Amino acid sequence: MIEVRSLVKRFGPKTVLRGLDFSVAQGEFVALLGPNGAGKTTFLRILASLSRQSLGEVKIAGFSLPEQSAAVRRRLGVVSHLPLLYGDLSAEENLRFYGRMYGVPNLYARITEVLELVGLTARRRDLVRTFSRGMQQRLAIGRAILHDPEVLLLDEPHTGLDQDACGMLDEVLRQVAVRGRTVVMTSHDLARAQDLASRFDILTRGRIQASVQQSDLVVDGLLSFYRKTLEAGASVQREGRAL
Ligand SMILES: Nc1ncnc2c1ncn2[C@@H]1O[C@H](COP(=O)(O)OP(=O)(O)OP(=O)(O)O)[C@@H](O)[C@H]1O
Repeated sequence: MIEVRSLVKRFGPKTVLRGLDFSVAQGEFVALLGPNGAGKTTFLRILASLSRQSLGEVKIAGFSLPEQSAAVRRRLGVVSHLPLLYGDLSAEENLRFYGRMYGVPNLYARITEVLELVGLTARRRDLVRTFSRGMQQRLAIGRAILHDPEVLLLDEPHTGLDQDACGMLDEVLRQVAVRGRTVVMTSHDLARAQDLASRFDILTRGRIQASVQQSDLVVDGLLSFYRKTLEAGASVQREGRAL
């Protein structure tokens, strides 16, 4: 469903992604992990067609980015750091706008269902600019799943959510996964990632340094795998070997 080859992203003289390869099959739920500044958001923004690669090949559902971004966007749901909502529209109007853009069938019923799912039924007709940050995040999640996209991309989606909302999001993500959708989610919350994802990829120094399936995690789990990957990368760098 997602194929990335030799991806390079530069910001001026700074190279953030250095020949990154990444491949995700339909129905996989990949947690993309890595330290601050590793390039996770940069990578996700390229997949979401919010930013262009400097070099390399990116394909989603067989469509190439950036050339076929319109076809890709129809198949994507995105939760990014910016909620990408219209403050002067109500929650319902925001969803109606996106729903029409994506040609969602039975839109009114679907909006009702999604608002219920994200716990915003009581705020349905309120303007989004009157929402708290967490409520905006809830609505952004609702917008991302409204058209039942084949691929869901989420950049630290639990940030800013209270305990209830985190539980709601986990439930939404489990439902999405059960229905065979493909998910890529960045996170710093290893426990939560371990609970949700089927695969864990660790991005450091501009590449995927290690990847492990949920079923292959040993007893001491994801935290140990994560630490070992970062330590191995650091010792390679100390010895001056090319990664
Ligand atoms: N528009 C930009 N211009 C210049 N540098 C940028 C830009 N966007 C990101 N960077 C740099 O790219 C690097 C990777 O940033 P990115 O936000 O992708 O990391 P991240 O892994 O998502 O980090 P975090 O875990 O802190 O969210 C950082 O050094 C950042 O300063």
